[in-house]
Amino acid sequence: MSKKGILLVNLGTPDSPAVSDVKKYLDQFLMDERVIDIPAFNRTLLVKGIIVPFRSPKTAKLYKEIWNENGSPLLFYSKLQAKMLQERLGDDYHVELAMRYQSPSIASALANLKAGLVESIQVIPMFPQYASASTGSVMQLVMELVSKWQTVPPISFINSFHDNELMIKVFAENARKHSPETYDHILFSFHGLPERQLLKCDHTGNYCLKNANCCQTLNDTNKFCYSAQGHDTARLIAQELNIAKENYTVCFQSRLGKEPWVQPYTTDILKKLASEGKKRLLVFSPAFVADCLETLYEITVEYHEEFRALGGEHVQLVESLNDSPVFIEALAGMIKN
Ligand SMILES: C=CC1=C(C)c2cc3[nH]c(cc4nc(cc5[nH]c(cc1n2)c(C)c5CCC(=O)O)C(CCC(=O)O)=C4C)c(C)c3C=C
Ligand SMILES: [Fe+2]
Ligand SMILES: [Fe+2]
Repeated sequence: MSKKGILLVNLGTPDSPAVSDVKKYLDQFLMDERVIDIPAFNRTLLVKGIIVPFRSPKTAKLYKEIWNENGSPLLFYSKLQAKMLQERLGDDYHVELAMRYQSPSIASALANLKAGLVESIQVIPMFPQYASASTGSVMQLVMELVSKWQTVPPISFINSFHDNELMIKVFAENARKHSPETYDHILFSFHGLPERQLLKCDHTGNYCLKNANCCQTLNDTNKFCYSAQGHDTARLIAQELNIAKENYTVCFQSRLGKEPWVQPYTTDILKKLASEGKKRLLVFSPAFVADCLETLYEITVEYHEEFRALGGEHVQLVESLNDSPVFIEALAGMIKN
């Protein structure tokens, strides 16, 4: 009997923390027209001429800090999630894992599904909130590759799962291990995005960033807005944990370049909270389904040190979804639906 194909795709990571591999990774990642969304000539000059040569040695050092006996945490947990999902779904399904950048590639995972004679393919970009730079990029590449096949199978995509009930429960459960009530403030720190990309997602052209609170609540106009979906994820986790609105802040980290990115920036919020005398912060990172450089280094090390230098005491990361069986159940639910 033919199987249903499932393709999980996460962002990707270098093959090793060596500068040469980090260069290859950053080059492929940042040359993506949906990531650095400027004219091709300018992108090539910026990425190949400036970012890759100057950033790679620094980024390689950071990757060395989080690399362990299992390699890159992002790849390790992604492989585990695919394996757990295969076991959960059983023999009627063929689950493949791919990374948008580097390995395993989307092309090789699709080739495996094709060789497995699957009757259909369902793609799950492993990003809870939709962004053109993440989900959109995965969708585009999968469509490009499959469109060249002689027989194009039935194919479907999960666009986002920012409000998935089980996912919200796992984040909340992971936070409970740290007794959230013992912290002075809670942060929901999402990976950042250039404001320009939010504006491009607003098809009406007159809603997003045209008023101060455009992303605070989700509605028909902004339902695909990364920021609005992020605020919704944060609201749902806070609701699950009974955290009052005044006790948490949604913010955005990892800005790259000089253009404005979605605000407020996490670093500005750290300054504000420190100046208010807050000492202990609990930080969620719900743009990711697995711990990665951004959570294990930027939040756990960089923000912790930055906050302490400002007079704070501790920044505690809430563990990501990683190997949670409940998250695997959430994925299974998306597939069955
Ligand atoms: C939520 C998913 C992600 C979006 C959206 C996203 C957008 C985005 N990222 C950059 C630049 C960098 N991101 C880097 C690391 C990184 N980014 C994501 C996810 C999203 N990025 C993840 C999971 C990771 C970590 C991967 C890992 O191996 O652990 C990096 C590399 C690190 C560094 O040099 O700082 C860069 C660069 C841009 C420009 C962008 C949107 C336009
Ligand atoms: Fe990123
Ligand atoms: Fe918005």
